[in-house]
Amino acid sequence: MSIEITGVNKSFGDFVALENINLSLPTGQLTALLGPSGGGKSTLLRIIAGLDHADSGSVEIEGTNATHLPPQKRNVGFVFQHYAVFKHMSVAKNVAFGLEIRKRPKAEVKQRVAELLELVHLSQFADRLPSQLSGGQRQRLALARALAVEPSVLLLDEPFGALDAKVRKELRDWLRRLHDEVHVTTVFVTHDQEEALEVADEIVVINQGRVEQVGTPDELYDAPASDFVMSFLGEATTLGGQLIRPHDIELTTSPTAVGAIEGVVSRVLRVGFEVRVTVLTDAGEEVVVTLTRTAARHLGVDTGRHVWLSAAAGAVTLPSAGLPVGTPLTVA
Ligand SMILES: Nc1ncnc2c1ncn2[C@@H]1O[C@H](COP(=O)(O)OP(=O)(O)OP(=O)(O)O)[C@@H](O)[C@H]1O
Repeated sequence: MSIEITGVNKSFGDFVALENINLSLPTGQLTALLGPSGGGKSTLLRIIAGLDHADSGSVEIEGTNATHLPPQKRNVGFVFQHYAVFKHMSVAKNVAFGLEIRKRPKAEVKQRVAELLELVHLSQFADRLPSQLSGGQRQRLALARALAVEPSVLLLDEPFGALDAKVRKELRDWLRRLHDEVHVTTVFVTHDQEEALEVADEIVVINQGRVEQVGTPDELYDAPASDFVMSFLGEATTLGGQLIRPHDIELTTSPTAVGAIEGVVSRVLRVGFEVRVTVLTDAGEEVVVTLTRTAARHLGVDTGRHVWLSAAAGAVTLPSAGLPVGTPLTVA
């Protein structure tokens, strides 16, 4: 295991930010810490980096007990959302900096900088100043700088958070490819479920200072351990008091399935190739169903139409906490 976190607790005054965190992150893996704002993701990352200390518990990095080690002795590289690169130094100088202060031979520094700039696709910008780069290029520079000293662990806190959606998406794909090339154990914080699902080998879902679930993107999506995980990763709606994914609901215009729940279509919204249909059931539940445009057209789904809803075969359902439990759900 590259990172072993055991029994970590952290409070700020009375506020419990992390509660009994236990995690094992294997070497070479790309792990996402995912969860809503304020859940404790950054605090955990800072504790791994040594920028903050746990009240109790331990952090082991590559077999060494790092709990009381300062950041510079942990062999970790980090990149934050607003990463301060040296503004007065060229791109190449920024990447070289960490190697130069470690007094590596000149020829080695030169070669390593060239390799890293190639890796992050910034070779042609080596002599520019950071202010002459785009936001996405600056984040790639920050990553090259963090990688320069060959850290055993790379920690990224919302590294693409400040960038626009298109650049974010590009950098996300790029990070995945970079990781496939370099294989450095990487932990990144995000509150964006799509980002986590697309990029990570494994996702740690953190909410209110606790780990809700750890698993591969598929495991979390197909077998969520709680209603929180189910709602946070992908869309969820309730049908008969059960949480279910909107595309896992079968909608028919006559009562075909035994126990199907009857309702009336209250809204139809086209979003790209999908149609989102809101149905108000006789029990007073608002259920969202997603259909393809073809299916919606074929069924003739329109506001005011009487429809019947049931869970599709193989649908993932979970009891929905805090919501009135209606008619038991029947799998068609
Ligand atoms: N230095 C601090 N002093 C007091 N409270 C803090 C401190 N740092 C963090 N907190 C609190 O701890 C909780 C967890 O914060 P943290 O930054 O770890 O959350 P997060 O999951 O990373 O959220 P975000 O996505 O918004 O960054 C928050 O409620 C925050 O207000």
